[in-house]
Amino acid sequence: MQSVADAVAGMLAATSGYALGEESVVLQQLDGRILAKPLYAPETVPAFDNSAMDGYALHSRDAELLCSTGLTLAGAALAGHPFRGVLQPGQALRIMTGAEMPAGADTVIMQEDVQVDVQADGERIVSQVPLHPGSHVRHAGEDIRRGEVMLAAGQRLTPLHIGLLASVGLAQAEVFRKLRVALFSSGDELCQPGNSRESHQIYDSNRFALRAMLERMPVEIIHFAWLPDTLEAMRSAIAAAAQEADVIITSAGVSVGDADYTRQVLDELGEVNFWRVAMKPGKPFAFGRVKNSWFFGLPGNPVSAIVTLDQLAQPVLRQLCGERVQAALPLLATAAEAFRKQPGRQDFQRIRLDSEAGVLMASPCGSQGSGLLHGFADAQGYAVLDAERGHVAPGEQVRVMPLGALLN
Ligand SMILES: Nc1nc2c(c(=O)[nH]1)N[C@H]1C(S)=C(S)[C@@H](COP(=O)(O)OP(=O)(O)OC[C@H]3O[C@@H](n4cnc5c(N)ncnc54)[C@H](O)[C@@H]3O)O[C@H]1N2
Ligand code: MOO
Repeated sequence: MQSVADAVAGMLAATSGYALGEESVVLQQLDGRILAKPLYAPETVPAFDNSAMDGYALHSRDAELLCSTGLTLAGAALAGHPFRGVLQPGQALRIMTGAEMPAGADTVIMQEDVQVDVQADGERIVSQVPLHPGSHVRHAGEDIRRGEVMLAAGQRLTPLHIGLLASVGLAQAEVFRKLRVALFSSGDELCQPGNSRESHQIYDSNRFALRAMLERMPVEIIHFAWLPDTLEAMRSAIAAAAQEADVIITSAGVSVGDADYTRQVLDELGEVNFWRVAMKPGKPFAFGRVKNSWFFGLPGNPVSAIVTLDQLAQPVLRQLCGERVQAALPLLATAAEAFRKQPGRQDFQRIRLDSEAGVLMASPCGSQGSGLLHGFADAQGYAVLDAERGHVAPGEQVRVMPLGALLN
C-alpha cells in the first residue's frame, strides 16, 4: 500500500506540464476560473488623490488660521464633480468622500470636527481639533501601481479578484479553458434516482454526488452516464470519452470483484495502474492514461468515492485546470469523544466541529461505514488520523480539516 501523500505526489508529477488552451472571459463569468497569465495593473489605484471623509480640504500650513479666525470656503468638490480651481492660502474647500483633492490642499478635516460660522462675507470654518498634516487623504497609487503584477498565473479567481479586476477597469481576463470531464458510474445493481427500484437494486448516488463536486471546479462535464456491467458498454463508453475528454472518472470496479470489466477495458485501451492507497475510506483507486485522457478510477462505496475524489483526485484535477495548488493549512482540535481507529491506513473520519471556550473540539459523526452517506451529510470536516495510530482517547489532539470547496 502507498501513502496518501505519495499517491498525490505521484499523480501531481505525472500530470505536471499538461496545459489547457486559453480563452477570454467576461467578469460576470470569471468566478472560479483560473488565470492563464500574470495580470499586470493597467492603472494606478487610487488613480488620483481623494478624500477619505466628508469634510473640508485645506493646506496644513493654515493650521493656525483654522483655529483662530478660520478659513473661507472656495467652493465644493463631490465624488464625480471635482473643483477645478486652486485653493489659495486661507481657503478651504467643502469636500465629500471620494472627491478629488483640489490643487493647493494636502489635508482633510472631518466635518464633525469643524464649526461653520456664517459671517457677512460668507461662511468660515473653525476648528479647535489638532490638525494632522495629510490626514484623511487617500493618495494616488497607495494600493496599486500601474505595471505591477496584481495577480499571478494560476490564481483561482474569487469574488475578491473579480472586484479587483473591475477596480482597474478590466472587463475580462485570459483564463484556461474548462477541463473536459467524462464521468461514469457502473454496476448492474444501480437504479437511477426517480425510478422505482427492484428489490436487489440500489440507487446510483455516486454519479450525482461526484458531478456536483466536480462542478465546483472549472470543468465541463461532456459525458455523464451509467454503464451496465458488460464489456461492450464499458469499452465503447471509455473509448468514445477518451477521444475528447481531458479526464475520465469512473466509480466502482477498482477492487477485486468478479463482475467488473473496468480493468480489462483499461488494460486494452490505456495504461492505468490499480493502486491500494493506505486510506480509509478509500484504498482501491486507479490512475493512469487512456488515449488522450487522464483516468481516475474511484472506489464504488459512496463515502469512499466522495473522499477519494476530494482527497486524492482534487489536487490533481486542480493542477490540470491550471491552478497553483496550495496545501491545506494544518489545524488541530481536541477530541471531544473517543475515535475508533485500527492501525494500518490513514483515516479520514467524518466529524462535527464545535468550540469550547475558544478551543476547537472534534467528535465523530454518524456511522463511519464506507457505504453510508447519512452520517457524512451531517459532517463539517475530517479528523485525519495517521496510518500507524490506534484509537483516539477523549482529550487527545487530532489533526482536522474542515470540509473544503468541493463539499461545502
Ligand atoms: N476482497 C476484497 N474486497 C474488497 C476490497 C478489497 O480490498 N478486497 N476493498 C473494499 C473496498 S475498501 C471498497 S471501497 C470496495 C471498492 O469496490 P469497487 O470499486 O470495485 O466497487 P464495487 O465493488 O462495484 O462497489 C462497491 C460498493 O459500492 C456500491 N456502489 C457502486 N457504485 C455505486 C453508485 N454509483 N452509487 C451508489 N453505490 C454504488 C456497490 O453497490 C457496492 O456496495 O471494495 C471492497 N471490497
Ligand atoms: O474504500 Mo473502502 O472500505 O474504505 O469503502
